[in-house]
Amino acid sequence: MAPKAIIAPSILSADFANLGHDCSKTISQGADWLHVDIMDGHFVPNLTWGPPIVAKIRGHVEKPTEAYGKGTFDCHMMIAEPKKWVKEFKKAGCDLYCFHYEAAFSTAAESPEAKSDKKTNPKELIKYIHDQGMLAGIALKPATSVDVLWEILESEDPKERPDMVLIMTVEPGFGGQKFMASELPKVQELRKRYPELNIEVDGGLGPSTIDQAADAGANVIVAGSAVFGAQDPSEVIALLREAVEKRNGKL
Ligand SMILES: O=C(CO)[C@H](O)[C@H](O)COP(=O)(O)O
Ligand SMILES: [Fe+2]
Repeated sequence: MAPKAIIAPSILSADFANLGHDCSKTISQGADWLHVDIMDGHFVPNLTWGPPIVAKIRGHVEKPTEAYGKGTFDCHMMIAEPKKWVKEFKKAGCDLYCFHYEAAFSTAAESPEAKSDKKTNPKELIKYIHDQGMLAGIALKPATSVDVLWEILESEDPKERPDMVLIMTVEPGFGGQKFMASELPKVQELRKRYPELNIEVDGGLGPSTIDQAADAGANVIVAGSAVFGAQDPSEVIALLREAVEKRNGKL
């Protein structure tokens, strides 16, 4: 069965002075998850927020009662040392920790636990995230081939397999960029091989680009400027959901 539509507004486009309010409002307007973009100024040339702010937002949005449920904090970790921050973000209320494949081989020398474990790799990191009680996602930048994922998705140990794959449809770092349709063949290939996988797309999604992404097989839709910049955000959220459901009906 095709996985259900999940709409995850990126709070990068929310009003930062009223984050708690904007986050609870978007959930009441029909959003399923909150997409929380974490940027460290190293992996990407921009900075956002860390665990204390995520914990504050958590206070405004009820924790999901089941895995993948309403109110899931989908943390998109655009950071150079993803292993180092797993426990802190779990404590802050993150439900899904989605790291970048390109950062997963980094040496986490500053992490006390990493001293005996100088390098991490994607499969170990996924297992580590699962062991901390979170769902695990793996994200690919536009320049990274989807072929790097097959070995990870086929891991013999289910704890090493991701719960979601994120295909970036812009260069990570900033909201409001132009959608890159060139990334959709990755989504098509993933959907062909894995009919039940949660496949997320992020960057430039909105009413004019959603059909292409949904037709390619994406079911988790991130939209920042299109939702928070809309006159009627609930209408945009409903439109994004409908496009994915329509495609699911075709299967
Ligand atoms: O990860 C991101 C940028 O790196 C954001 O999630 C993304 O850009 C969403 O913003 P928009 O929908 O405005 O493109
Ligand atoms: Fe993102």
